[in-house]
Amino acid sequence: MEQNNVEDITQTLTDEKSSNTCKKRNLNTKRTDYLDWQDYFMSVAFLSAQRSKDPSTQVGACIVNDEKKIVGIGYNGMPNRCSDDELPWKREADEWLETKYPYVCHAEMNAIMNKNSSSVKGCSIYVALFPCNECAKLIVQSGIKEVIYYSDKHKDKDTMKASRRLLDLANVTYKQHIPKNSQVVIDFDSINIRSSQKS
Ligand SMILES: O=c1[nH]c(=O)n([C@H]2C[C@H](O)[C@@H](COP(=O)(O)O)O2)cc1CO
Ligand SMILES: [Zn+2]
Repeated sequence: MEQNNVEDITQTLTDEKSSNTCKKRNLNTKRTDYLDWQDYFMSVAFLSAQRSKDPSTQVGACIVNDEKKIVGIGYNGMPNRCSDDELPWKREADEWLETKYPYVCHAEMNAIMNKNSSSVKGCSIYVALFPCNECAKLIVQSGIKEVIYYSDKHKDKDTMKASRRLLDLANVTYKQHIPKNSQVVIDFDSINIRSSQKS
C-alpha cells in the first residue's frame, strides 16, 4: 500500500466484513461525484419504474416543482382496486380487450394523480419515455410546463406526433436528458463501509 505524507488527507473506505480497501476518497473536502439535480430526478423516475408489473416496458415519472421538491411520482400499472392478476398484461391478442392497453395507467397519469401538492402548475415532469398523446393531454391540463425525457424511441409513431403537436401548442417545453453516467448503482451495503485513516 502506498504511504501517505503529513499533508496527504486521502482516506480509504474499508469494508467492515472483508476489510478490503475498496475506494479511495478525500474525506476532508466536499464530494464531487454526487448526483446532480437532473440525474437525481431522472433516477427517481427510473427507480419508480421498478415498481411496475408490466412485463415488457416499465416507465416511471417524477414531478418536480420550482423549489426542486418532488411533488409526485408514478409508474405504469393497473388502476387502483382493479386486480392486476385479473387484467391482461399481453401486448397482442385476438381482441384488443384482451391486451393491457385499454386498462393500464401510464406513469405520467399516476404521477399527476398521486401529487402531494395542491397543484402541479408550473412544474417539470421527468419521464423515462417521451409521453404519448394521452399523457400530453394530462400534462397540458395539469399545467406542467416542462417535460424532461430520457428515451424517444417511439418518436415516429402517430401518438408521439400528436403529443408534440399538443405540447407545442400549449407551450410545454420538452428536452431530452443525457445523464452524466449511464448507470446509477444503489449499493445497500455501502452504508456499512467505515472510513479509516490511512497511515
Ligand atoms: O408515455 C407512456 N407512459 C407509459 O407509462 N407507458 C406504459 C404503458 C404500457 O404499460 C407500457 C408500454 O408497453 P409496450 O412497450 O409493451 O407497448 O408503457 C407508455 C407510454 C408511451 O410512451
Ligand atoms: Zn402515455
